[in-house]
Amino acid sequence: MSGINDYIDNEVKGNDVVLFMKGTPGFPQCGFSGQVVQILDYIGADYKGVNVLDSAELRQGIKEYSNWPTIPQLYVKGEFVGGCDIIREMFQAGELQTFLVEKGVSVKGAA
Ligand SMILES: N[C@@H](CCC(=O)N[C@@H](CS)C(=O)NCC(=O)O)C(=O)O
Ligand code: FES
Repeated sequence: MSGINDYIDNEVKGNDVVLFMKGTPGFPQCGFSGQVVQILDYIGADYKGVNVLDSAELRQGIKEYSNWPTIPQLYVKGEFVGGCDIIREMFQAGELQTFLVEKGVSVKGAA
């Protein structure tokens, strides 16, 4: 299992914003993942989507890595932020843009 952990660790630490999701940003395969994609696209955040449906090991591994039972999962600057509910609540409260800017992540325009 260390292989998958290393893979996840590299993605999380090597990209400012990473969304572990079902499907791809261009073609989400679940509404929960799709909602986070819509929010990140609306904000204009640069992010990398990692499709957990590519690998059963990854789908399980990310849950153990984060100690969080569901997909999607958003990481910013190596830190787990939350799933769909948390991201939606932060966005609706206007906190997501602020959070990203504070973290030094580039957001196009909306901030
Ligand atoms: N309330 C969750 C919704 C996400 C969710 O329930 N995901 C489920 C269905 S897509 C999941 O990942 N189940 C485990 C799995 O499919 O491996 C959130 O805030 O992110
Ligand atoms: S894949 Fe069925 S709810 Fe996400």
